Amino acid sequence: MNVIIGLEIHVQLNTATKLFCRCSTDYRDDPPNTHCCPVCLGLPGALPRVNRKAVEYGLRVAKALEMEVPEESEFARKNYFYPDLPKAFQITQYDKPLAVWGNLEIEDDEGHEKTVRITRAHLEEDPGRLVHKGGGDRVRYSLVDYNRSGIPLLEIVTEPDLRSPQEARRFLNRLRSTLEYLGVFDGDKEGSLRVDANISIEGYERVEVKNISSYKGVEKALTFEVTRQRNLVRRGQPVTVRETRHFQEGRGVTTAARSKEEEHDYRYFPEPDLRPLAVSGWVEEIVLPELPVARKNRFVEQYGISLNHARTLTGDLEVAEFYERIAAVDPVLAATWVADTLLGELNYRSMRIAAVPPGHFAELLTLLKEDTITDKAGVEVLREMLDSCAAGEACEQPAAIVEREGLAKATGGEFDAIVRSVIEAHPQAVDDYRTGKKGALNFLVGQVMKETRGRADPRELGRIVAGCIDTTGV
Ligand SMILES: Nc1ncnc2c1ncn2[C@@H]1O[C@H](COP(=O)(O)OP(=O)(O)OP(=O)(O)O)[C@@H](O)[C@H]1O
Ligand SMILES: [Mg+2]
Ligand SMILES: [Mg+2]
Repeated sequence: MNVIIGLEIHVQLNTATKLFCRCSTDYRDDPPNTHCCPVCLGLPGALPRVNRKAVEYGLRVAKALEMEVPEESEFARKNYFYPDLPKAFQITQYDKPLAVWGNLEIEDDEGHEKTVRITRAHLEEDPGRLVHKGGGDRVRYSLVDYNRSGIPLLEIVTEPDLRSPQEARRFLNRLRSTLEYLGVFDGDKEGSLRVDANISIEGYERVEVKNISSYKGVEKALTFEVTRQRNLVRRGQPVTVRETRHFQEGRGVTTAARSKEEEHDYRYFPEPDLRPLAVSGWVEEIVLPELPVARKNRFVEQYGISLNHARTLTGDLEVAEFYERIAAVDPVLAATWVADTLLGELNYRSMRIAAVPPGHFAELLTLLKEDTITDKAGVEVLREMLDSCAAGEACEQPAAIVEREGLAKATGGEFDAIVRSVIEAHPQAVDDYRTGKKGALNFLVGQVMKETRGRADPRELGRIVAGCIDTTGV
């Protein structure tokens, strides 16, 4: 039973001012309804003016996604009655969107490159935000905040080219990094990307899961739907009528939306207060930065690192730039330590890579490269360092941590005594080793590692322990 998925993605463009007025878009830390004017409140008689920057950002995305920009596009009114939009219509684009037909490359479930077709991209204003008050399921009253109303959104619609929830997640990751490389989007801001996910089992009707506001949420909602819809097919009750559902983030399930509230008649018509946009000529002037796919390929070529590492390192603009600043120490070692260790440690601490001074990290790499410390001690140094960065103090230098904690790699005779005491303390393990149980040696090495706090190289230690058992005949 093949799964078919198509996404509608609403991204907030990070312009300084709103789409049709000059209110500031920097509203997140401010009290409700403090970034509003007659235009974004939709007061009668107020006239919208198009934000040039928002159009330019839209065109940048269009160009990056290899889209066609028609000679003329047009704003339209989408009429509906709901308090998130006081003027009872949303200015959006309908049959004449800003851009059509593009592509974005991702990796499919087998790790092969695959192109996802983009249907269209259009500009529209974000509605206000409703906050429902009351206990549990009972909403007693709702508050509305118009600070968000009028923030420029770019809605990007894909063709139904995605084949699994994981592919959908990879698509969103690639889209997010592309938008961030373009400088038109800040994915760290809460609610800056919202997705409607369409999903069907081949041969049956689709379900649209509305307004999912996190990346993880999209994958979760789709995974839930795959199982639900497959079970329906098995029970002989497949989806035969198009349906809208909501994702319950907390419970990880989708629930049927009352169809009545979705049966809109939007009565679209061209927005009479705005002239059509004729901006296709502008596209040529736009100079794009290097985008994630190009950067990934360059990393493989220039630094000789694996495709997997290159993918991880270029998935986030800040990570890619960090890597390039420290790669000189040793490109492959740097790739391994950033992709396989640093990112996980940052994630665990909810830290951003921007909090790590590249010079400090380069120093750690040098200690590893010159064999001053073992990999294990390297991890310990990294953790100490990150904890000091996170505490808001000046980050501690790796060399200083090594010195303070005595983590420099031990050499030869330094732990003969430890090895001997461990052997004496575990006669059973020594016997087991003698009778050919390989695991016993690992156990003994582990004990020594513990005592030396990872300062010894495990393979070297294996030889030393084995040698010691053989010669001492304990
Ligand atoms: N058989 C299918 N299975 C899954 N997704 C599909 C299928 N056919 C189309 N889609 C996807 O559904 C989405 C259709 O979005 P579009 O905005 O064009 O229409 P809509 O959902 O009817 O309108 P609205 O904007 O009101 O949501 C696209 O992302 C498309 O890829
Ligand atoms: Mg749509
Ligand atoms: Mg839709």
